[in-house]
Amino acid sequence: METSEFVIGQRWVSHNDSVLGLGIVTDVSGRRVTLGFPAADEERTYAIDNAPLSRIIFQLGEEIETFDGAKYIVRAVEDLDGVLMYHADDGENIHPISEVKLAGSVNFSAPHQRLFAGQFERNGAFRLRVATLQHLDRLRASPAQGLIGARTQHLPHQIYIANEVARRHAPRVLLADEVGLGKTIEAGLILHDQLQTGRAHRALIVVPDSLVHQWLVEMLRRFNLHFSIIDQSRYDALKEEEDDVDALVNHIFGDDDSVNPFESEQLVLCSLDFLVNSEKAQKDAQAAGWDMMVVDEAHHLEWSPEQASPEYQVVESLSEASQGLLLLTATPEQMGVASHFARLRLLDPARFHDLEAFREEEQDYEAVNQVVHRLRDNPDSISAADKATLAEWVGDDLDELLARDDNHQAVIDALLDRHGTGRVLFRNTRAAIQGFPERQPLPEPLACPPLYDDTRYDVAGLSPEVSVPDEEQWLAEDPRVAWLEKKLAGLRPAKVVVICANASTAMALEHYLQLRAGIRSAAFHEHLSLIERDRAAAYFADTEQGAQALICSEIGSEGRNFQFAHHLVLFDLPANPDLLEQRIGRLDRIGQTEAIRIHIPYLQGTSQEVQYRWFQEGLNAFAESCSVGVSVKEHVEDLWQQALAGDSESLEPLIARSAEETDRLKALLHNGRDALIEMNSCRRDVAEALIESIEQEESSAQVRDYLMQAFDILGVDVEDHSEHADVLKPGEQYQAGMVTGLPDDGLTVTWDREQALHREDMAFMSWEHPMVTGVMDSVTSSGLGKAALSNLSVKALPAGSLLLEAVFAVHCPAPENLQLTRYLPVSPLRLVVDVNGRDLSAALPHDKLNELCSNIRRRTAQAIVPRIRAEVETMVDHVEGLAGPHLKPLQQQALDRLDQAFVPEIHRLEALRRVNPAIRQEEIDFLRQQQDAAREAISHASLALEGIRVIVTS
Ligand SMILES: Nc1ncnc2c1ncn2[C@@H]1O[C@H](COP(=O)(O)OP(=O)(O)OP(=O)(O)O)[C@@H](O)[C@H]1O
Repeated sequence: METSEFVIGQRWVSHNDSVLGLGIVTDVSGRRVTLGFPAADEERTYAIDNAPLSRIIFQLGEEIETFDGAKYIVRAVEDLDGVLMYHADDGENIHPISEVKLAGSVNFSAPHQRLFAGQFERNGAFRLRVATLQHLDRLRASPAQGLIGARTQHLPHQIYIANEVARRHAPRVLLADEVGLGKTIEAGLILHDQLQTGRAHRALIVVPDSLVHQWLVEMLRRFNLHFSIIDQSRYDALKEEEDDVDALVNHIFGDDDSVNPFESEQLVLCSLDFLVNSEKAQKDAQAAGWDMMVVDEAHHLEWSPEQASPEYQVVESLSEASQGLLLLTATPEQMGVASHFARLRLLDPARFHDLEAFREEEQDYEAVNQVVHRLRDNPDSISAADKATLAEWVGDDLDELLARDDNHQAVIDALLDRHGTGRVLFRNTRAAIQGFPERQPLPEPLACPPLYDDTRYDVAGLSPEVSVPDEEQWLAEDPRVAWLEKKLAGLRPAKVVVICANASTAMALEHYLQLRAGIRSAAFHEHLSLIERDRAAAYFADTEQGAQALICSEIGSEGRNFQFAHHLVLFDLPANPDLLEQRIGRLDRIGQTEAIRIHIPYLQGTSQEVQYRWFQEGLNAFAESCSVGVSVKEHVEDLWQQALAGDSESLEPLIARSAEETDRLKALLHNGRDALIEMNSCRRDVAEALIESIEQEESSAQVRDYLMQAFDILGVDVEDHSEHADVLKPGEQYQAGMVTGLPDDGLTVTWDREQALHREDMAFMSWEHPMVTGVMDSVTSSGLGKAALSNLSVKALPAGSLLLEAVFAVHCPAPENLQLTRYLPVSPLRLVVDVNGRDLSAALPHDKLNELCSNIRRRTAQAIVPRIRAEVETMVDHVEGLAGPHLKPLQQQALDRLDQAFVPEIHRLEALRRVNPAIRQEEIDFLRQQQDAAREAISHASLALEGIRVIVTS
């Protein structure tokens, strides 16, 4: 620009700092010019010869706005001694409007407007923008989306479930894998996926007290999900944070509940006990509303037709306030079939509405399974008999299902959905997954001391020490104590988990071992605070200075991860077989590397011996996971009670009947219910294809390449750390606002999953790491790279020719809950034209241009832009013309995807409604309305110009 160009009253913008808005020249003196920026309420002075300013001249037909908010269309422009007078029309008359009167806020959102306003960048920024759009599009369409970022091993059964569940809108399911197979990880994967894809924003996790911290840590280290714990003290503190004005208003209106601590966070973790004990907190949690709720150890939600437990009631009311619901339990029937049914009803009331009908249906499972197998093996020739059976089960839908392209799968899905626990229950077993270490029961019969003469039998005989008032006495006389001391000394330094039923036993034992026997140990039970429990677990986990033994109570240890230990001492045996499985599951979990030695000291001639033999010989529950234990116990309850009561005649029949019933039930379930559930819980081929696509995303070095490109522009320095790892640090040109989560002193990152699994000190960078998604968001939501000017030196084109490279993306404003990006992706469209409108997109690919284009010096570029304005506008018209026809097919594709998602679900509800009047017509209508709203929004989609690169040949 020339010195003489600046005149007081003219309007200019800063191309370094677009947020300042439209500046007005207030002073020109000597070699300096001063501008006021009314929108930002700032004044800036620049050296005239290198001021980063662009003159703003609105063109005929463009809209202008005055400082009082009136809008006009420019019809003529007159230069009055350097200051412009616009002759502009308000729809009725033409008004003379001096540029001095223009509003201070101006938003050059269209790429070419930014170019003309001098807000353009170098090639790299445009490349970054195009790359960002392309990656976003690829990632959103990838079957791996949502599953890429977790710091976990890719285990097929988990990936399958995560994908199956997370793809649903507001999923409601029971995750019931056997103990230790990774339900927490599955829930984390589902949450991560739903949050990542925008299907969910607010999530509440409700767990037993003892698991709060473990969940907090697992969510953070494995999924980068920062949950906030709300317990009683935090709840009270947040309630008190209400400011004075609120307090006064609430006082006047007699309302002390206006602050809802559960609304202060998006991701909340709290204990079920806290909610059960605080009605106020419960109400607030309910009022806050959630997209997803996770409840761990859901077998505690006891229910019977006569009475629901307080835990069940709390979860029931919260589940109504949450769209999605994940219930987790390894032992769903621990509290009986009725409780199991009641939990299923929380998940899918349309499907589970009648306990008796549910029980009756179980009779059909085997027959259903057989038909499913025949359909699978021989999809094209269904026998007339099978067809008749199917018609009975699936009703009028059968013909429609058989007419589909994927008919046999459609019939199987309908069967699985309507018979059995179908879509809502997922359960993987060790037997199906395989590769788990052996469990070796090591019984230790011990003589029963006279101390327990009165408490040898019944359930009390399982933990007779509880009835002895003098703790010192039982510690001295119970042979299990001396045995334990000796066993630990013999196993040293191996880590040993000791589990007993009661906290009082655990405390006494730990005290004894620590102080009398000099064995480093820690207690772990429900009377310890959360911090004390975590401290104890950490002390036990410490391989150098840590405890050798962790003495746990039943409740205290539930859900915890102790697979680094290989020895388990069952100081006593529980009455309930599912509790035994929960105990062994502390060690028998993913990550266990050795055979698990299960030491079982029991007192001979007492109910402990009965229980040992029953578990060992009747249920084989030590060596193998026994999911039918509770049902077998119900079947032999009387005999079991008698045997436990000391009736020696009952023991052998108890064992024989139990073994028989165990075999019978296992076979029945294997052929019926479990087979159906298994079919639903992991389809290997699907899981393997998913893992392959996740690994494909990872194995290409793209994420690192992309970030390097971004960091170069955003001022992040990258230092080499070691193979696969780098150290990221804010550099001199660091744009803090564009990068999230980079500490001032840097961050060590790894790009490799394997390394991430054993180097938890390094952040695992993937396409779904918050820093990467944050950079992508910053690029797309800011103007970065929207406009660039560059030089291309090629012989084929005469010097001074102009080309325009443009990128478009689909825009479809719609309420977020419609989740339109699932159907209508970003779909970046790249086009290249010359001033004559020739389509050169194929002849000049993006990568080629990146290679050949060079940057133009800023001052030269500033001088060029005003001179090429008309040609650029013509070329923008050309690309818009070329882009137009691409929209319709994208919309059609989106409509098809929409139908694929909605039609089967509407159909399913309609089918279920015929047998279950509890399904309300409104539910079906709601789905239809959602579908209509999405259709409407898709019809208004447009292709928006996202970025341009103007290329000047030389
Ligand atoms: N994919 C995985 N990659 C790495 N570690 C895993 C994976 N899945 C599970 N684990 C580890 O295995 C252990 C068991 O997992 P998790 O706690 O999720 O099991 P669970 O089924 O919830 O157990 P429980 O029935 O005891 O509640 C944990 O230590 C977990 O971190």
